[in-house]
Amino acid sequence: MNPVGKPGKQGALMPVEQALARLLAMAEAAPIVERERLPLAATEGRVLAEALVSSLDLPPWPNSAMDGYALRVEDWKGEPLPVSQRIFAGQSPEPLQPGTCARIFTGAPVPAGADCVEMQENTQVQDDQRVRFTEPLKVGQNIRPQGQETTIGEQVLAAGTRLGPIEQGLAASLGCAELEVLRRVRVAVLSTGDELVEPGRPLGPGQIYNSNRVLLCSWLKRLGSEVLDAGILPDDLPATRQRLAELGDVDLILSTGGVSVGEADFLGIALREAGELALWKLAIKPGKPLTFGHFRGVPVIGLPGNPASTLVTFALLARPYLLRRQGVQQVQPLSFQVPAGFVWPRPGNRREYLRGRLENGRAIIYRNQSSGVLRSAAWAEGLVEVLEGRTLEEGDVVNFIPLSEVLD
Ligand SMILES: Nc1nc2c(c(=O)[nH]1)N[C@H]1C(S)=C(S)[C@@H](COP(=O)(O)OP(=O)(O)OC[C@H]3O[C@@H](n4cnc5c(N)ncnc54)[C@H](O)[C@@H]3O)O[C@H]1N2
Ligand code: MOO
Ligand SMILES: [Mg+2]
Repeated sequence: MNPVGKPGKQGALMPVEQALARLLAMAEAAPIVERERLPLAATEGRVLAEALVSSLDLPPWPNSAMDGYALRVEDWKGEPLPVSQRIFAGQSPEPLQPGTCARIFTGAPVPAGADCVEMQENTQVQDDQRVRFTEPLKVGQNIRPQGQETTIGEQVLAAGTRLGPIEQGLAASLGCAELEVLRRVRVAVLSTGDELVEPGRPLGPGQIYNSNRVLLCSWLKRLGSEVLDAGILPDDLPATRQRLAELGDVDLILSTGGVSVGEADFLGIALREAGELALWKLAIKPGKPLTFGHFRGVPVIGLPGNPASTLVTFALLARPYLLRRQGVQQVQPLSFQVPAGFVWPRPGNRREYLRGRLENGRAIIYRNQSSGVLRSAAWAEGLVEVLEGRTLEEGDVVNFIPLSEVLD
């Protein structure tokens, strides 16, 4: 190692699975435990702090799945039945009088004594309002039994479930006006690079606009994190140490850039110096120099600065880490296999995540896969995974990870 603490010649690359496993273990060792109670409507994107247990049977009583007539099957002997009551949703019916049927509408409670609902399309109503059933009847038909969805005391959502519209709807169906959720993960976002300028300002010579900052801040918000935008950090070791030290009151410092081996890459050095550098050099492309460590006890993930590297490593490594800090189990994006619509003649020593999309059921890839080209990801619908050492002919099967799986 040279005097400024650069790693020497590249050693073995760490496989993606191993890096992920280590990140997840570190996340589990520092779980977010503080909770807050929120009105149901404010829980979107949050994580359940405790299991949601049903305090009622759902449905609370047997109800009709159809507009039609409720009866006891036994009572239908071919003679038309008189209608003894009309039951709408929201009403509480009388027990069914034997030898009669009840007019009933979808969602209305089935009266005691009835064991079947027939849809009105399979009936004939006579002039005297008595009802004839034209099709065979079955006990239980068109009745949604009490507790069919859940019964009192049953767990319907586990602690660590991420709450979205569906879970919120389910909680509402159980009558929950508030939910106990974990506090948000507080993440400081730091962009490193002397060349960076915020959009809206003129570009000087050698400068580029900072795209990673807004990309990560927006993405983190979608994931339910609380974002502390720590702005741009110059490429300077003392400034890096100082800024990292200032950002103490967060759960994670998430930075971009400054993690490779260049003479202006100080993030890794600052962590190494602090003796808390945990990961270095992954078998992933783009994203090889992803760095994980701690600075004075605060976890730091240093994403490589190239925008497509930032995107891929955030999606596949930082996102799962953040979710697992809150006990979320399902942190891996769902993916599916598709035939490749392209050839990949040269095997790589890193697992590649190509920006691609589906065309006629095949994965095709953006023409320029440089890690500096973010446009590739805007064009893409997903990441096409090409394993280490693999070449591809057209039609060979590849794994496709939809971007929609990782964006929130
Ligand atoms: N000799 C070697 N050089 C490099 C290696 C290597 O193994 N040996 N790895 C390359 C790989 S792979 C990557 S990825 C990059 C990672 O570099 P850093 O994470 O240190 O990032 P920087 O050098 O600071 O920046 C890289 C690139 O990205 C641009 N950038 C940075 N931040 C932003 C931002 N917020 N918005 C837009 N663009 C940004 C920056 O200008 C650079 O062009 O290292 C390779 N080098
Ligand atoms: O691993 Mo780097 O992200 O290819 O440019
Ligand atoms: Mg660099």
